[in-house]
Amino acid sequence: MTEDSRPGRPVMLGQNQYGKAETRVVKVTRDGATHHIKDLNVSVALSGDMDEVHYSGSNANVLPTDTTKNTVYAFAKEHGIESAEQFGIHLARHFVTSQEAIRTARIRIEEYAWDRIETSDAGPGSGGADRPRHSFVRQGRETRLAQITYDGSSWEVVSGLKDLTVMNSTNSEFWGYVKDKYTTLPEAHDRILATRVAARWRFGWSDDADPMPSWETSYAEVRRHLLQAFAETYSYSLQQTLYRMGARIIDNRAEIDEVRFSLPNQHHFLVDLAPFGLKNDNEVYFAADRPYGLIEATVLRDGCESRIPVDLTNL
Ligand SMILES: O=c1[nH]c(=O)c2[nH]c(=O)[nH]c2[nH]1
Repeated sequence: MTEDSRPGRPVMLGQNQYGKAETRVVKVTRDGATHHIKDLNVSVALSGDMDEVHYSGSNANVLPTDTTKNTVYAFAKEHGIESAEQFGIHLARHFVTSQEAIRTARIRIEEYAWDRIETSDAGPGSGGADRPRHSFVRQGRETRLAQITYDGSSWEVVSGLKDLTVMNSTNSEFWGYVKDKYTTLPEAHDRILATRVAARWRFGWSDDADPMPSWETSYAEVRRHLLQAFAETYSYSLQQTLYRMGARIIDNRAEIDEVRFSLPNQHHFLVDLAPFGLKNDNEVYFAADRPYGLIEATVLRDGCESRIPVDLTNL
């Protein structure tokens, strides 16, 4: 028998709080061709006069957790996200001052920081002056990988990386796809494209008699080409972007014969702010973590064999 179920013993509600945890909000601020992004994970915990909902089930004092999530999105539009602290202060003040039953609001925020990917040019005719600045790589370095196999006479070197997270806040579309009776996806003419890159690339070098590639330079250059191809591709699908990243590596790095990518499509959905009388001009997004599209392909130098395993987790 547990303590609380002993006959005659009074039962009391102790500390309690509620709210929506981990609302993933991405705010894009457009200053001409220069975009700024704020990427937050916001958790709201409210407490106050909440005895009744626990004791009797009366929801009379309960602001739904769904509403707290909507408030996060609406405030991202209305007040912007200057800093996590400022945003949290706005939210906490709002819940405590607008809801009589709520005495305390605790807002926890994780912020994911992004660096800009500087592109080499802005495309034909731009002269580089109004260079697009809408491409970002998430801070915190990726993990670099290497696999070396030697059978006594020949070498196989496969290098790679994982957890290199990148985002384009524009220059991505997805439309013209097959539609069957289960298709509900609206066509997109200006969407966020984001992925966490996992890649492996295989070197042509296999013989001690041949000069070895410079591994450090090669890694840095592959990474640079991959990021620049991501940033500079006007994309109609993640598949197309993947191919461009691979092709750019093969074209520019003679030491590499094969590249394979596994790219989760990290979907960002525009939040419908119309119910709150707000217009969402491609500014406020819900960053979904799952499910995700998973786009995988190998890009090969013409005439070379495909040897990197299909499933990169096996390498
Ligand atoms: O770039 C994309 N490729 C797809 O194959 C696909 N499918 C989907 O639903 N969204 C996307 N986006």
